[in-house]
Amino acid sequence: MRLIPLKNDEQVSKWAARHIVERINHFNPTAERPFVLGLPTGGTPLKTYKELIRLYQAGEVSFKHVVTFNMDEYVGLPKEHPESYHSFMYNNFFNHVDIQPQNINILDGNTDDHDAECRRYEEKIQSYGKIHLFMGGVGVDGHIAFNEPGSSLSSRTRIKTLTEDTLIANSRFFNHDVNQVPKYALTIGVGTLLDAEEVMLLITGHNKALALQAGVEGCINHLWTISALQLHRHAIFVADEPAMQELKVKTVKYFTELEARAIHSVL
Ligand SMILES: N[C@@H]1[C@@H](O)[C@H](O)[C@@H](COP(=O)(O)O)O[C@@H]1O
Repeated sequence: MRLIPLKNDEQVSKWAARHIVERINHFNPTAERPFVLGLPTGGTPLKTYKELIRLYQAGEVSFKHVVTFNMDEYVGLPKEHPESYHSFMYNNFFNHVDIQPQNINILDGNTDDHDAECRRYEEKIQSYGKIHLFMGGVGVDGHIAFNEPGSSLSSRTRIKTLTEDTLIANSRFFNHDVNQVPKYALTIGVGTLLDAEEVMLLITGHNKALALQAGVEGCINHLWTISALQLHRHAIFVADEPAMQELKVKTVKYFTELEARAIHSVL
């Protein structure tokens, strides 16, 4: 695991966006051989999307041959709803870059057959071989995508019941009314995430400090699904100072020094 210790969320977004751009450009994607990118929603990646748009406008990257898979989507919320993850992705990213509509994949939370939709999604990912880089955030309780505490660490894409904590956390997007938050979501599984060639999580703010601690210093445990990343060969946690406040000084020093001297293999 790499832990990139940074000062604030501004630096985290710049680092993350630069990393994505470097990966895409190094891959040199074509129509026949696209770069496959996994993407999250949430407040955390917003600045990263802004920075990616800026880099695109500056001519430093193209998304023409990038295929995307989003992590999750609410069940029963119309696509057009301003808080659907469809709306989020188009408003905050897709509408501002040169990605081709047919290369965008987001789970359909409005189907009658959730199982079939989740199977279709897994098969579509497999049809590309693998996801090259999956960017993610983390919930306050350590969940990745919508893999709530207690999720199987080998889970695949499926429907999940959202916990009370998540409903409360996400009510900020629904007029602070917990009753308006959808109770279920379709989400990629922890296993789906672990299959990606590389996983990069953005972790910012005081309220994520316990989740980061569980992910870096804790034992692998289904109650903190972030900890499953310890099993991944190429996991990167990009964190700011407030999020690192629960880590031991020794841990932060260790990763800081390591990062200053590290040589990284090209994937
Ligand atoms: N399904 C999403 C997660 O993918 C996201 O990581 C988390 C944290 O969101 P935020 O970045 O807004 O704190 O929220 C939701 O639960």
